Amino acid sequence: MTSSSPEKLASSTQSPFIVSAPGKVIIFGEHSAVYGQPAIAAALSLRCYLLVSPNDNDRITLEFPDIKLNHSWNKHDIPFEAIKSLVKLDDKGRPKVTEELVPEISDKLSPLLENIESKMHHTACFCFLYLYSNLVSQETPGMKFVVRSTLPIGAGLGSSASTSVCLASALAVLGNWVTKASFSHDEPATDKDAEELEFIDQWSLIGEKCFHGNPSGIDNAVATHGGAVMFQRNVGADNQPSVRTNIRNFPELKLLLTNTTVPRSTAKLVGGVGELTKRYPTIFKDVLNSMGNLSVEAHDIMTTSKFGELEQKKLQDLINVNHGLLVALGVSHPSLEQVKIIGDKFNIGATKLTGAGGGGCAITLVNANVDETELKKAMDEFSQHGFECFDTSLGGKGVGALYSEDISNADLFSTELFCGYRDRHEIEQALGIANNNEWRFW
Ligand SMILES: Nc1ncnc2c1ncn2[C@@H]1O[C@H](COP(=O)(O)OP(=O)(O)O)[C@@H](O)[C@H]1O
Ligand SMILES: C[C@@](O)(CCOP(=O)(O)O)CC(=O)O
Ligand SMILES: [Mg+2]
Repeated sequence: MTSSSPEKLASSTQSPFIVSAPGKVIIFGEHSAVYGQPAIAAALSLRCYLLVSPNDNDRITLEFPDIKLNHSWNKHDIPFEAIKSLVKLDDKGRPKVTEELVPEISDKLSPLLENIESKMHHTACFCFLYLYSNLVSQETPGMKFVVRSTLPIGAGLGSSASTSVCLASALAVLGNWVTKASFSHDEPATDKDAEELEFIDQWSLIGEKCFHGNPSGIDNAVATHGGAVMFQRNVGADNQPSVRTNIRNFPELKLLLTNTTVPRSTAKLVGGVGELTKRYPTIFKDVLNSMGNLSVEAHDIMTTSKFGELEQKKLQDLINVNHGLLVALGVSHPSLEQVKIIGDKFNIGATKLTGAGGGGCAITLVNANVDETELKKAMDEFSQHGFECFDTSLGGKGVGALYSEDISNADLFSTELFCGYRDRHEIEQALGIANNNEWRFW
C-alpha cells in the first residue's frame, strides 16, 4: 500500500516537522449534528501541536505528556500485510476511508493494545495505530510523535478532533498521500490543496470514530479547514458526503468561553442521547428538528448583510433556546447551569453549553454594550466557583505545518523542549501561529 519509492520516503521522513490544528466552538446545534441536523461551529485560537521526528531505531514512539502517555511499539509488530489486504484504494490509489471502523482491522491491532490499562491511553493509542496502519507503510522509518495542546482536554472544545487532524495530516505526509503544506498565512489554497485537505478531513473523521464512536464530523471539519462553517452530516443510506458551507464575513461576536473544568466523556454523552432517542423517538425527533431549524435561523441572522443590535439580540434568544433544548437532551450539568445563572445575574449576555456538555465549557454571547463592571463581577464569581475563562478568538486557520528547513531555531523541534513546555502560555509563546510567519497551510 505504499505510494512512494524509498528515496522519496527517506526525504519526506528525514527532517522533523510540526503540524497543528485548532479546536472549535460549536455555537449552535451540538448533538443534533450527530443526527444529520445542520450545526454551526468556528475554529478556536486554542490548538493542538504534533511534533514528528525520526527515531534512531525501528520503534514508533508516542509521547503525549498532556495525558501522561508514553508508549512505543516495534514497527515490525504492526500487521501491515494483514491490514493492507483489508484496505480498499480510492480512484487516486490512496487508502479509502470506510463508513465505519473496520472490525477486522481493530481486531488485528488489539494485541498491540493489550497491556494498556487506562481507557484514555487505550483510546489514544487505538486512534494512532488505526490511522498509522492505514496511512503509513512498512518502509517508513521508526518515528517519534509528541502531542501538546493549548486546548483543555475533554472540555467540549474539540481536543479529540484537533488531535485526530494532527495525526491524520502527519501520517498522510509520512505515507506520501499528501504533499507538504506550502501556503503561508494569507495565500489562497489551490484546488490541489483543497483536495488534500479533504483527504485529511476524511481520515480525521476516522480518528474521531476511534475516540468517540459516533461523531458527526463537524469537529474535525472545522479543525481541518478552519474558519466558521455550517455543517450537515449526511445520515442517508446513499453514502453521500456531509455538506460543509463556509460562513464568510462571520460577524464580530464577543463570545466568553468558560470552562467548568468538570471532566466528562463525549462518547458517554453522545451515547446517552442515543439511548433517549431510541426510547422516545417521536419526542426527540421533534427536539432534534427544532435544533436544526434553530441553526438555520441563526445562519440566516449571522449572514445578513447588516448585522446590528437587533441581529445580536436575536442570536442571544437562539443561544438561550438552544441551551434549553440541550437540557431536554439531558446533557447539561449543575456546573453549566451555574455559569448560566451567574451570567444572567450580572446580565452579561446569553449562555449555552458547547460541545458534548455534561461539564466542560459554556459560551456566553456577551451584550454589545455590556457593563464592564458587571462583567468583571461575573468573571470574579466564575473564578470563585473554580471556573476558568478563556480569552480567545474565533474563525482562525485550520491545519498547518512548520518545517525545520524553514526555521533557524532548531530548538522548536527538540522533543525534550516540546515535552517540557509547562502550560498553554509557553506552548503558545513558542509555537503560536500568530508568532511564526513560517507556518504553512494546505
Ligand atoms: N493533548 C492531547 N494529548 C493526547 N490526547 C489528547 C489530547 N487532547 C485530546 N486527546 C484525546 O481526546 C480525548 C478527549 O476527547 P473528547 O472526550 O471528545 O473531548 P473534547 O471535548 O476535548 O473533544 C482524550 O481522552 C484523549 O484521548
Ligand atoms: C456532541 C457533538 O455534537 C460535539 C462533541 O464535541 P466535543 O467532543 O465535546 O468537543 C458530537 C459530534 O457532533 O460529533
Ligand atoms: Mg471530542
